[in-house]
Amino acid sequence: MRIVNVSKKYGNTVALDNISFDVVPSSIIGVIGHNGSGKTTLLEILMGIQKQTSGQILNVNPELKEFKEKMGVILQENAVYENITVGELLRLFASYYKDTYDIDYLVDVLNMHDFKGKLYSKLSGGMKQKVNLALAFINKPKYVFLDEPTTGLDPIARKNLWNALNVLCKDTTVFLSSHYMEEVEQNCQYLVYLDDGNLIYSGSIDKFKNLHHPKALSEIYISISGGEYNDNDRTVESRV
Ligand SMILES: Nc1ncnc2c1ncn2[C@@H]1O[C@H](COP(=O)(O)OP(=O)(O)OP(=O)(O)O)[C@@H](O)[C@H]1O
Repeated sequence: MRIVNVSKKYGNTVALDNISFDVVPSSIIGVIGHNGSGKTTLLEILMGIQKQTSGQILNVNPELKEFKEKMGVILQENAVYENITVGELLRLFASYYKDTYDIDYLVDVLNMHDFKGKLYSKLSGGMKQKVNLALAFINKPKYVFLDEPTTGLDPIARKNLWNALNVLCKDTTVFLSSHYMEEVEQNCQYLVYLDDGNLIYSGSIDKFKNLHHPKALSEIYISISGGEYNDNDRTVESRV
């Protein structure tokens, strides 16, 4: 997938300003940036549920229908599934696709045995996010888009979700937005860093850290997004 000169305007608001980067397949890409920096907009454009104002997403748009068959999603706001159990929900989603993971496998990987028979609407936030992750991966997707999947979860639930994600994502390119820099640093290989709709950096996380004198990603983030940032430091790699 190649993102070329993508911009998005909502009226006078420039949510994305001429963003370009290439994507390394089968990698986990952390999309970071302060509130309102354009992360959700970027994910939604890549998913095809929003249209960019200008620019192109190459290797995807020509076969958008096929692409959607090979895509998994967790949106920031949970969909509400009333009166349906986890097992029923998984079977329902599986029925939409030709090629799917075995439901028992997903229940095992995500350790959902205890609440497989419970109503989705009665689950805790952490349980719901596990189910959401299972739904995102059910069709063995080539691309998965996760908008802040660990927000609001306790540290153990977050760790469990990451463990499961690392098992499931072997042949999948994952775009994941997060405000938790430690998680991004530990689990993602690549970074897309947005600031007011501008791309500050795209490329490997290791390179990004080396450019900033191997500090922790959270320290670099605070110095950049907190305002102690030298504009000459902007670095855009050609590949994510
Ligand atoms: N539907 C919309 N209509 C008008 N403006 C929008 C819309 N969606 C987003 N925006 C604006 O576009 C900009 C980018 O928003 P976006 O939701 O992509 O940021 P974000 O980085 O995902 O934020 P957060 O971390 O708070 O989720 C913001 O200025 C926001 O107010």
